[in-house]
Amino acid sequence: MARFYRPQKHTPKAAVELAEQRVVGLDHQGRGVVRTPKGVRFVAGALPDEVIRMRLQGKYDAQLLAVTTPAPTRQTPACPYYERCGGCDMQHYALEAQREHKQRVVHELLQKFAQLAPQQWLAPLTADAWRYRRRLRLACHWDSKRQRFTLGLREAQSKRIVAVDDCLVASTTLTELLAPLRTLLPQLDLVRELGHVELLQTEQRIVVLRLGQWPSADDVQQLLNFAQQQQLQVWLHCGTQAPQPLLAEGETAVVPHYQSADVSLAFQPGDFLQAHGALNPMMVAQALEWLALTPGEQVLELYAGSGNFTLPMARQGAQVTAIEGVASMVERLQQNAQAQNVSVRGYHADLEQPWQDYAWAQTGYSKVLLDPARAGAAHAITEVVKLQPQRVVYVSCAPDTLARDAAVLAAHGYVLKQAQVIDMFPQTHHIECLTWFEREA
Ligand SMILES: C[S@@+](CC[C@H](N)C(=O)[O-])C[C@H]1O[C@@H](n2cnc3c(N)ncnc32)[C@H](O)[C@@H]1O
Repeated sequence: MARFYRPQKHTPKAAVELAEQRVVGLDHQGRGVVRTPKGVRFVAGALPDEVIRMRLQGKYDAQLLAVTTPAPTRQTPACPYYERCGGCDMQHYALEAQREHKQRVVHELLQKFAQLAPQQWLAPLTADAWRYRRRLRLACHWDSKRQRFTLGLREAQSKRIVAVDDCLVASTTLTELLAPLRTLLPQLDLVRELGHVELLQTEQRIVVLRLGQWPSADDVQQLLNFAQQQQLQVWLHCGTQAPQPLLAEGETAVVPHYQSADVSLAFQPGDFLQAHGALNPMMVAQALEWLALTPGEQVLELYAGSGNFTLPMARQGAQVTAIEGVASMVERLQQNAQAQNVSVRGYHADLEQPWQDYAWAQTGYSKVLLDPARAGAAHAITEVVKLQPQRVVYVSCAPDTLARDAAVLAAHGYVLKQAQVIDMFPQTHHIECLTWFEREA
């Protein structure tokens, strides 16, 4: 008789709940750390020195069930969507404690992975802790059966959408668009294929719609009416084409601009934009102070975007060679240089590939500024040390990759002079940090 393989029925193990546990720390993702007989567990929502009840989840995590003894630093989250929305995961932690925690995380990671401590910590650079975001990406869903439209933010670790009426970390000029958009969009044919909506508040207010194809003439007219009523620009990002502004007949496009240190720079929706509008110029000014540029000095800038640091450096008279991985942003950077009447050499290159064929990769730069994405500069940093610049200013949005890359600098004779946490993402666990390395060997 033929025998068939039948998988055994899998009965899920009962989730293990642990009796009261003390939280001994907070990790770099803002999760409480608990040492259990089964090993270390990370518990989202728990704070240091708290006593909690928790349920084990997978190999390394645990779910917070109750806080039996709260920490003095615990506070009631201000946002009504806090429990569901995946955005601001540190609202339950007092603001001062968040900032101290962020500095401690950078300090510990630098110590652990690079055996480095800064000679001096500058006090965290801070500005508004609420209503600070100038960019808000909204998820949306059209339920054709129920003819229902949902616009909001993604739930934590889920594809579900939390329909929000407000977002307390976003600029009010953006959140006041939520209700009018919720009325307008379901009236348009394009709602069926709307991917997401992005709201930007720089020197202009902009709504970007992500679509598969260009909308119908009717939809275009309604969007133009909306743009006029709300005094904003509508941009369409269709398929693989670059985003384009929607213009009425005879209307000329107003190029969007954002403020860097002492200069207003052109950009395009889709370009990288630092999240905190007020802190960005302050961060650029601090980097300039550390760089202490002299006219004619050769500076290499890596991960340059549309010129946020490049233009302020060039305006101080430095000869800046700026490298960026997105070609259209290099174009924008060069246009910004032209508009400011300064000369900048801008190149499009993938900095994580070997540099041997790049003409700009030569010695002669006295200073390097780099501002990579969260992945850090694993390869680029090994190339930077070959160029032997005297000073390296590293702007980081991920302290773990900063610490990894700092170890390479330390191994090549660089000391860490100063460091400063930039409170770019208050109420969240994300950490931005500025560091100044000097070659002493
Ligand atoms: C954190 S953003 C900083 C941009 C700019 N410095 C600013 O302040 O607006 C990082 C930039 O690195 C670029 N980038 C990411 N990976 C890259 C790579 N492998 N090679 C070159 N550029 C890269 C991104 O396109 C982005 O513009």
